[in-house]
Amino acid sequence: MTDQLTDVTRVLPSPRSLFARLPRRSAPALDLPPAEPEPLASLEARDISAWFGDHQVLDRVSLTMPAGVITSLIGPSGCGKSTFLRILNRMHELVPSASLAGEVLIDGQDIYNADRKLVEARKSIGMVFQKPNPFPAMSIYDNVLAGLKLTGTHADRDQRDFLVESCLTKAGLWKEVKDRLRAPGGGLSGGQQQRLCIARSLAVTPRVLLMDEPCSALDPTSTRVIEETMLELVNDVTIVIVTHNMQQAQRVSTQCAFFLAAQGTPGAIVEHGDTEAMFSEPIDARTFDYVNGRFG
Ligand SMILES: Nc1ncnc2c1ncn2[C@@H]1O[C@H](COP(=O)(O)OP(=O)(O)OP(=O)(O)O)[C@@H](O)[C@H]1O
Repeated sequence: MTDQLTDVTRVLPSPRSLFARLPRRSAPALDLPPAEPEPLASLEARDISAWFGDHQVLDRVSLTMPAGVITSLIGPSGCGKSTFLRILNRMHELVPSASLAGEVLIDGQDIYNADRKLVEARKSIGMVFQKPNPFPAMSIYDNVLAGLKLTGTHADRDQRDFLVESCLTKAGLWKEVKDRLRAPGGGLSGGQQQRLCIARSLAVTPRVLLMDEPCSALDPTSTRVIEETMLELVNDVTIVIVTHNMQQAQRVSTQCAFFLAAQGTPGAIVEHGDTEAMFSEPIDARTFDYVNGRFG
């Protein structure tokens, strides 16, 4: 529930930037000057350490997540991958006992800078969670627009229709639901619900999309559809995905980072780089053992 609320209460960009980045068909006429699409964003984590109370779970993690690329985060359970992901859009600070050190830069600007508002980080860095979390009783149409409604962003009927179709198309769901947009989101299959959540995230035009094991609750067919969706989306939005599925990391990501928390020590990155190289010729023996299923 916390995740759901966090996801949809982000403040939206102006209608101009909303529609400028949805090119699949002509946007309804707006009384605004034409806008250039925003360039793809790169994300950089510098020396990130994290704690829950006095339990340190990450130690000086640095990683660049290049613009327009899918970066996968892999590693055994409990090594801090989800914590790292949540730090990337300031969700870690929602846990009362949580603290952190380090910097997260989007296009060189630190999202933790005291001058920057929390809502700005949430606006530009969206999140899709492990368990699909649409509003079950709300219609498919209204689920996509949930962020607009909650933040009071005005869009007229044509603009809303356009946004719903564009985001559902980008999320690979439009053809399956276009004739039942008023049906409840909870009536969709698990895979469709996850794609609805992706559409909901896209409706607020994030520049980076974080995905925390987005397919772990899905069957292989739905998983493949989500993967295809990700490979399409990466043309518009930089993606970072946490996955336990080594085949998935290889199928979708260009770059990969291997996290590990050795016995009693906080999580750190053992190795990162080109995904293909990490799986075929890892530098570190622990990476070799992990990607070959010898532990984890
Ligand atoms: N809300 C929390 N309060 C206290 N400790 C937490 C909290 N969330 C995570 N932790 C601890 O932080 C460490 C890292 O957890 P995290 O969920 O980031 O790991 P992970 O690599 O994503 O694991 P998994 O792959 O199982 O999801 C673990 O020791 C975990 O118990």
